Amino acid sequence: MSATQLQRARALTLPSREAMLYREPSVQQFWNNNKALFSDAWKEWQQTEQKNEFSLDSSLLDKRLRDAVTQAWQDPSKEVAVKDLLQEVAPDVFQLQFFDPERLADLRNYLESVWDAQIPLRPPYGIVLNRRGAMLDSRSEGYLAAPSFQDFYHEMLNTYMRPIARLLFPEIMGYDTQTFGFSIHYQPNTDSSIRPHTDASAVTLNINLNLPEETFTGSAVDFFDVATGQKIALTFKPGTAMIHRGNVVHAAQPITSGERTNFVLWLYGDRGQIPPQGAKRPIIDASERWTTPTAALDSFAPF
Ligand SMILES: O=C(O)CCC(=O)C(=O)O
Ligand SMILES: [Fe+2]
Repeated sequence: MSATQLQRARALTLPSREAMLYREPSVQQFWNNNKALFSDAWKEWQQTEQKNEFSLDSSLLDKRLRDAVTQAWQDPSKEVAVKDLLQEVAPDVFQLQFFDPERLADLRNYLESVWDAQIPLRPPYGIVLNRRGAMLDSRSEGYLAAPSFQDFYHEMLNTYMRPIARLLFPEIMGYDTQTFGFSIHYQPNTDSSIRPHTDASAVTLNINLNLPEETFTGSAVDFFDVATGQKIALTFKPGTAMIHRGNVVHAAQPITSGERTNFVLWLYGDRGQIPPQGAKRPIIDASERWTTPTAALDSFAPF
């Protein structure tokens, strides 16, 4: 009997960490040549091996957020109820309860099963090469192409992130047609920190996936106010998210014990465009905010 796509994908050897770090041409070739194979393998995995009974959908989210967002989609004039769930924790950095901490175990079990699938996944190598992270968007090579995960990923971005981002940062309107995402996992000694940087996004939603009992020390995210020289260190609680413009300088402090896992979701415009420096904040009608762009997804990927 001939091998299935899932068996073929599993039989491949991933490029070495060194080759990935040095961005050797063979690495790009590996992902490009096998793009269709991996996509088929994830489909096959989902159909044949994914026994999770739970549904990967908005029931994983905080109920208050889900209810307020559902209401706002039905009647955008009710979006204030969404705004009430956002706390400004540093200048132009907002925090919200995104996932229901009680449901995070289901999501994390799913992500464990993704690792156990043994289908090659490309780790994020933007600022650092994270060993236990994955690319989430179809524009990225070696992304997590399981169809039910992709539906959920798009729901997080289209139903939740984009209108909330527009509510806070109206100048991103039009610079929010394209999606990007990855997961990161911090642990002491290996992948412990990220130096100060800005993101190549118009807006970033950084969602913590730690279970209530998964405590950690260190690993605060610093937000820098360039104008005042102030630095504010914020610590994630299970299932909470921070949302900020991509151009805010931030860094992850070294994690000193435990582990921290998150999803990082980005929106930007076609071909990676972001709002110009000092862009005016237009006044936008609520009904414009609660819409999904019809532009086709392009293939631009910042890393
Ligand atoms: O540590 C974090 O949560 C921030 C990660 C981050 O800034 C990034 O991946 O660009
Ligand atoms: Fe970042």
